[in-house]
Amino acid sequence: LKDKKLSIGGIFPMNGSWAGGQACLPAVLMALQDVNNRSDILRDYELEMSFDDSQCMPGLGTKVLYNLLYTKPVKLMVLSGCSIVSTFVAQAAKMWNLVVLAYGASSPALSNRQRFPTFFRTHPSATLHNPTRVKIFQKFGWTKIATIQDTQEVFQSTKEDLSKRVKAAGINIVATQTFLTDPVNAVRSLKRQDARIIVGLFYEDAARKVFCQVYKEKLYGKKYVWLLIGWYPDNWYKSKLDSINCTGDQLAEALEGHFTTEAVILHQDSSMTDVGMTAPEFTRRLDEKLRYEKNITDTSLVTGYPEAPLAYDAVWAMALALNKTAVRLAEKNLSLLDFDYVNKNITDEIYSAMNSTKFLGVSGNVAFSSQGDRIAWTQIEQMINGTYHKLGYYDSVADNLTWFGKEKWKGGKIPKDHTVVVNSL
Ligand SMILES: CC1(C)CO[C@@H](CC(=O)O)CN1
Repeated sequence: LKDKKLSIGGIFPMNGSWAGGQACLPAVLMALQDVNNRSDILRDYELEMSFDDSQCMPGLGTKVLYNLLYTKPVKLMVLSGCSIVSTFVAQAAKMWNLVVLAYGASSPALSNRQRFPTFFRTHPSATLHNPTRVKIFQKFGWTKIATIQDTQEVFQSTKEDLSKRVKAAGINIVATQTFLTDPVNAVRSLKRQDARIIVGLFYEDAARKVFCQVYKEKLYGKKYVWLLIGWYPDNWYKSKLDSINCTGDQLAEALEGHFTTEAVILHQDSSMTDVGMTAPEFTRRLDEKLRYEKNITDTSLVTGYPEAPLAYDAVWAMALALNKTAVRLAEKNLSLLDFDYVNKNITDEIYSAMNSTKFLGVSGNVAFSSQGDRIAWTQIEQMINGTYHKLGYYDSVADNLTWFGKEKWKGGKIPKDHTVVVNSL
């Protein structure tokens, strides 16, 4: 029976710029219950978690980490959320020889073993979209690309990664625009530079401003293809229009035909996974839990709902790694309970167990790159007549593009990536 306790720390953003703890904390608690109900995992141990709210603020998150570390019992690992909190927590954690596992951090800056030697994340990096973007450019023969982004670090480093990848593929970024808060001039410049195939890197609130200007500049239609981020909420372009002087219909007209890329973070078929339930069963259980706890009906409105599978699988990744480590330590007459933030041998065992993680979770196959990044598929969609349609999936590790051939072109043919100059004889 599970008479010994193993403790982990949890840092959840319950408010702030990404309040993903709203859905991710319930998912983590569900996973802890499920793991503790299994007799074949951590047979002698009960996994328990001490946790607190970071409000997606790095200072508060660091204080929460400090309190977790200086309150008994010793924590073996820490779960973290937002990128800005995870960059602080993961840099501090190594001083206590702690592995950090983020369920909600997308910043490319976190892919850095020098700065974050003990960091892993079940949430993919924002750069996961880039090999997919290159694949789309190659599929449609586009070699001249434009980009427009807001100046936040996550988009800046995503753009830098994209530049490297397109160059390696013989594709040129012929125009690139950045804006701080007002995209009017950036959009005007793209028009002047005759940009045709345009990658947009910004959050949804900036996206509404950009596409109001795109509508006014007529930078849309059969000559243009926009590639946007796919994880904005449904109908993002019909809500919060108060500070935008365009209607939802005008934005929809400008957005017609645009492509989106996003990571696949919920297993796409209803096959049984390695965590003992199918993805639809997970969704049903999470919906039930959220409806009951929050007294709501539409669970998709809960912040962090899309990322909940990543949080659920993060607990399983920890449990499976600790399970493996317990066996390895026993061979050295050591135990997980010997961990004291100082014993680096135990951390090294936990690290190598985490590094070799490989299981099918509710978020799909869970495995990490050498930098601790989640390896995942991406999905490509297109807005056709105002609704998103799946165009295909891309597995960048196998370089395998599954394409359904559903794309629609306003002009009936693939748009060109630049003005075709017809020499008049
Ligand atoms: C897809 C998104 C919304 C990207 O930001 C993540 C939060 C963060 O990186 O701080 C959560 N998931």
